[in-house]
Amino acid sequence: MKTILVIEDDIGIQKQLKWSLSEFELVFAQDRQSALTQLRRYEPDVVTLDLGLPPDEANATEGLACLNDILNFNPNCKVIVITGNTDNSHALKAIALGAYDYYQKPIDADVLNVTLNRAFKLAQLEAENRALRSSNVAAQEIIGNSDAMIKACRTVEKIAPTEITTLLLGESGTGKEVFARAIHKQSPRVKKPFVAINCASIPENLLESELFGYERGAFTGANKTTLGKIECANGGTLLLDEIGDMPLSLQAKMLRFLQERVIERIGGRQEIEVDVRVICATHRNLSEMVAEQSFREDLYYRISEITLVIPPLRDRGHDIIVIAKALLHRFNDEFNSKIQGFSDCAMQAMMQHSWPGNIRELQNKLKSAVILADSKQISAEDLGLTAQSSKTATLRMVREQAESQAIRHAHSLASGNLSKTADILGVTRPTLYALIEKYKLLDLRTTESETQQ
Ligand SMILES: Nc1ncnc2c1ncn2[C@@H]1O[C@H](COP(=O)(O)OP(=O)(O)OP(=O)(O)O)[C@@H](O)[C@H]1O
Repeated sequence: MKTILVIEDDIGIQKQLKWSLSEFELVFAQDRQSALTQLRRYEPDVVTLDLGLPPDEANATEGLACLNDILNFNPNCKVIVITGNTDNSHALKAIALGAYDYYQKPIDADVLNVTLNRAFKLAQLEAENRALRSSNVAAQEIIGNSDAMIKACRTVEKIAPTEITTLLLGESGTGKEVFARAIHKQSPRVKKPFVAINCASIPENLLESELFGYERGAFTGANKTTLGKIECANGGTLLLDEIGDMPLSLQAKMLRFLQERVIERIGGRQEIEVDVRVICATHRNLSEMVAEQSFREDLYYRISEITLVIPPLRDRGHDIIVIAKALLHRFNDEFNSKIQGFSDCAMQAMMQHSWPGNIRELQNKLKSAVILADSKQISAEDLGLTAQSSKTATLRMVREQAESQAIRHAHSLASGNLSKTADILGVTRPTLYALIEKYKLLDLRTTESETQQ
């Protein structure tokens, strides 16, 4: 059933609406404060808002402020303002602020039902459109339409046309390189080279020449002048992958390049101008490394003009299945197999697994499953995963796991503050405490007491 938040202080009208809008689930709020709490709790796509809210029932100031809060929280929310039949100007003001429509009392159930259904239809179309746009982003390489991925893809769209130096943070295998390529592909540099270098995989003594190149005769074995990766990326984009593993000695040279956009090849005497957009990536905690003095602070600020955090696979919910299906399709082509899908058990097992190796781990597991599977469906065993045998228990576990993840996510958004965490989750603080106890997330409580010390 579709949920509508009804913000209305008149109990009589609340009752009338309940009776008139029986095809919807209605949740009520009688003032701005409770409206925001309900908004967080139910995340409705459609809201009806009486503009005459207390303490300013005779006017619309509180109602309009409430409208503002709703749209700040969810700009896609369809708000239908309900006004007395004489306040046309307030209704128009509300529309100018971003309300979807307005409706004048007295209530006519048929008209209001049509308006509400139309609002839901539009909300649904817009949501589909957003999902479609985000899946088109990055030339279809970034699969997934979880909120976290849609947000990350939107950020890519915004930063790609700029020259801003971007830092991509995420666990190993989350797709940092895929995101870097997506930025390049959507940038004006798309026709120029995209060059990636992994600072962790090249021995310290070779990394400098790999990056900056060398002149003939610069050292024994330097038989000809060779361009480094930075020069090779001229006009295009350079990805410095695992920048956290760059030795301190090289960090100073890298900083100079980033500041002045000139390089000197090893053994060279001439400064060479290079026009390169730089993207850095790492799975390390750079701010911690700065505190420990194993990463230069000035370089850290230079490379992180904007930071994009790529969520781990376990926080992407149903994306796990979406990506698994897309990969299955790809591996079927590659290995000429005809596997049709996954058993229920396999899907549950995938949703339960914590994927420490993220998408790379999913790829590896799927590839061997496609090769090893005996039937038309991939089982949990083919994936090397185990799922709970009882479906009821598993469903509960999936829900519990999702709740734990959401709590951890909100906790990190709230920088460890439990009251804010409860607000973000739309629950009371005692409920949050109960959930923390239930799911044994006791470290969250410890972190708060440490933060407060
Ligand atoms: N959203 C996605 N959909 C499908 N495949 C993806 C997605 N993100 C990443 N991949 C694939 O997962 C693999 C790992 O991605 P990538 O190398 O970009 O990760 P990474 O974070 O740079 O890893 P590392 O830190 O180990 O270098 C690649 O094969 C990539 O194509």
